[in-house]
Amino acid sequence: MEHIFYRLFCPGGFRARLSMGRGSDKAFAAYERWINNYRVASLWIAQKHVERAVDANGGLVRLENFLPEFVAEGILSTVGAVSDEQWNDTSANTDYRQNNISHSFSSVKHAKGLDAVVRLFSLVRPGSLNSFSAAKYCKTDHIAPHDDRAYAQVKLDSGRIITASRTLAVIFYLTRDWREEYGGVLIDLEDPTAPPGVGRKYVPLWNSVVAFRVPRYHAVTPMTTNRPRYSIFGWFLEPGRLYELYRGEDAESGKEADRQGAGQHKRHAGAKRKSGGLGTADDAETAPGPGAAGRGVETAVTGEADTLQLGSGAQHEMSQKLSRTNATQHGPRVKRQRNADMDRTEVEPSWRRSAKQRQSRGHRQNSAWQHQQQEEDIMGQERRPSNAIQGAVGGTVKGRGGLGSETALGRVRAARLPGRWQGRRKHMCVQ
Ligand SMILES: O=C(O)CCC(=O)C(=O)O
Ligand SMILES: [Fe+2]
Repeated sequence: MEHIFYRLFCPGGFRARLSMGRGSDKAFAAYERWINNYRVASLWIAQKHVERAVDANGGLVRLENFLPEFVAEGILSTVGAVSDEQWNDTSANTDYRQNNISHSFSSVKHAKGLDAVVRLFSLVRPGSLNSFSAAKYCKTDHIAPHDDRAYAQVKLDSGRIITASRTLAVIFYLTRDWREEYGGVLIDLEDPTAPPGVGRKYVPLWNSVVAFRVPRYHAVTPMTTNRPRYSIFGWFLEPGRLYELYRGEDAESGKEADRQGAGQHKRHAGAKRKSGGLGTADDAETAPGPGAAGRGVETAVTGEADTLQLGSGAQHEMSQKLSRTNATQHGPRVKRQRNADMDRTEVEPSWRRSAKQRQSRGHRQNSAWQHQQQEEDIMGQERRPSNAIQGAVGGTVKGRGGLGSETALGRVRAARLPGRWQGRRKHMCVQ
C-alpha cells in the first residue's frame, strides 16, 4: 500500500509538459515530425549500433545523448502527459507461497503519442519482435534483483504459434539531473568489475539508453524522492526457448537468497496483491517489467491473449492474439516467481498510414520493401529455424541466454524475481 500512498505525491505530466519551455508547441511539433519520419528516425537509431555496443561492452552498455535533445524532450512531454488513471500499477510483494518477489512501479503501453515512442525503440533491432512500454517510478518504487528471462507465445500471420524468448533489454531514461540519493538506480549485478553481490550502479541519466543481453541480473533501488522517474523500457524477443525457465524447485534456495540480502525490498510486504489471479484484459497495459519475470506458465495454460510488435518500418504487423507463456529463469540460489499478465503491443497506426500515403504517392518500393523485409525476418525464422532455435523449441537446448551464465549468477548474493502483476489497480498520482 505504501507505494500507492506515495504516488499521490508523485507529480506527473503538468511539470513535464512545461519542461519544453517557451515555444514548446513549436518544439513539440518538430518532435512529432521527427518521430513520425521513418527514414530520419531509423537512420538515427541505426547509427547508434546498439547491439554492437552491447557486445563490445561485455553484454551491457550505456549510451549517452541517445536521441536529439528535442526528441528526448518530446518523449518526456508525451510520457509526462499520461494521466494518473492511465498508469497501471505493476507491483507485488515478496510471497514465497505465491513464488513472488517484490517490485513496484507504474507502466503504460498505450496512451496519446506513446505508440510512436514505442515504435521508435523498436528500431534498435529492426524487423524483430519487441515489447516496449513507458514506466513511472514514484517514492518507494523499485524492482528486486531479477534477470528479465521470459517467454512469450506469438501467433504469426500464418496462424502458427511460436514461442519467443526475450534476448535484449533496452531502457531509455527521461530523468533530468538525477542523483544517486533519489534512488531508482539501476544496479547491474553481473558487472565483472564490480564487487560480487554489490554490482555496478547506473544512476539514471537523462537521454541515455542502457541495453543488455537477457538474461542478466539487475535491480532498481527503491525510490526515495517524489520526483517521478520516467523511462521507456522493453525487450526484443527471438523465436525459440533460448534458455531454461524456472520450474519451481528453487523456491527454497530463493528463500535463502532473500535472507541473505536485498532486505530493503521487503518494505512493501504490506501491499495488496490480487491473489492467485491471472492477468486480466487490462493487464495488457501493464508493462512487462521485472521479468515478465514472473509471467508464468499459468498464463500459457489459460491461453491469454497477447500481441507483440514487429520492429522497423511498421507497415507490417503481428496483429495477433497470442496465448502467452512467460516465465524467467534463475540460477541456483535464486528466488523466482511466476504470474500472469499480458503484454499487448498494438501496431503503430501512423507509420502504416504514412506507408499507405507513400504508396499512393508512387513510393511503393520503399514501404513494400520494409513490409517484405519484416515478413521475411519473422516468417523465415518460422520456416527455417536455426539449429539453435529448433533445438530450443524442442525444449532440450539451453540457449545462449540460459544457464550458461551460471558463473556470473553465482556472484549474485540475493536475487529474487518480481512478482505477480496486480492487474487493474490504477494509480492515483496527483500534482
Ligand atoms: O528501469 C530500469 O532501470 C530497469 C527496469 C527493469 O529492470 C525492468 O523493467 O525489468
Ligand atoms: Fe529488468
